[in-house]
Amino acid sequence: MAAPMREGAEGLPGGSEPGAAPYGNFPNYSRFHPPEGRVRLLPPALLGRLFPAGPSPLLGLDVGCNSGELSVALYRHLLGLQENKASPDQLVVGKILNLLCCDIDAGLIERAERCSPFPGSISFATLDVMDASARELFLSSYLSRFSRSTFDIGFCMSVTMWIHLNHGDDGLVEFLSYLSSRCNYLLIEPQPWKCYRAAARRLRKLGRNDFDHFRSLAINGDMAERITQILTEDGGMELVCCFGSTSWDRSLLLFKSNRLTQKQL
Ligand SMILES: C[S@@+](CC[C@H](N)C(=O)[O-])C[C@H]1O[C@@H](n2cnc3c(N)ncnc32)[C@H](O)[C@@H]1O
Repeated sequence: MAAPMREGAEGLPGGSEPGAAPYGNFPNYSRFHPPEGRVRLLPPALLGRLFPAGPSPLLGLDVGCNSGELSVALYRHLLGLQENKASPDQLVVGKILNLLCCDIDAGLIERAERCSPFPGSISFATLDVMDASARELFLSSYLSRFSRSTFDIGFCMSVTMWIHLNHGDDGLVEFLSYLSSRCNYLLIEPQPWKCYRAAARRLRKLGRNDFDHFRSLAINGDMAERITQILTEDGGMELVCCFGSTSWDRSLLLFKSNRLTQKQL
């Protein structure tokens, strides 16, 4: 019987060292956690259901996009643009989506831009979303091109742990508060607490210091629950639904801003 693969940070095979990727900026992330494992949990016509008479174009923000594989898969899936297959959903959805994707790692963004099949609709930019002034300047100027102040939908997929480990409880709360102020809907895939322990353990095995904040995090335990609490109690959002969990045990949660009127999914 084959030996089980040893797990590193994020449940990635041990060769993907967090020491070399302190922000979760793994160069081959999508090989270990394929986009298909996430997008298949989402209804293909979701955008049509969320925005039956919504603005055009719809504006999306993907925070921590890595090299863009998941961004492109989300774009295709939510618009019903199946690869190599004419999809009737495309007609049902009938939406235009401009997706702005950002990541702290310039090398990953360079690769994402080079490989993008939709350069006219999906833009990639290097941005540290925890740099409040850079973030505000960049995102406001993008939105103002469309005379908008918010994104219709934000994606925050497997990013919260890295923000939390590098910026602590306050950083996580501030990050979620910013996303809720800028996104009318927010799809979020939090890493469970066991991934934090794996990331810290792996770092120690490499002989490096712990993440700055790991031992002092008071927000811990059931991370999907804790993030839901922060977004609903402090962030002015409501939980619309959980689309289920990936095979690597991460739930996909959709939130809606209380700024919007009640809509039925
Ligand atoms: C584990 S990967 C997830 C990639 C992709 N969202 C997915 O789920 O396939 C986390 C990504 O978040 C990015 N990231 C971490 N901290 C960030 C920050 N402060 N600003 C922007 N991106 C950040 C990392 O560079 C990395 O590419």
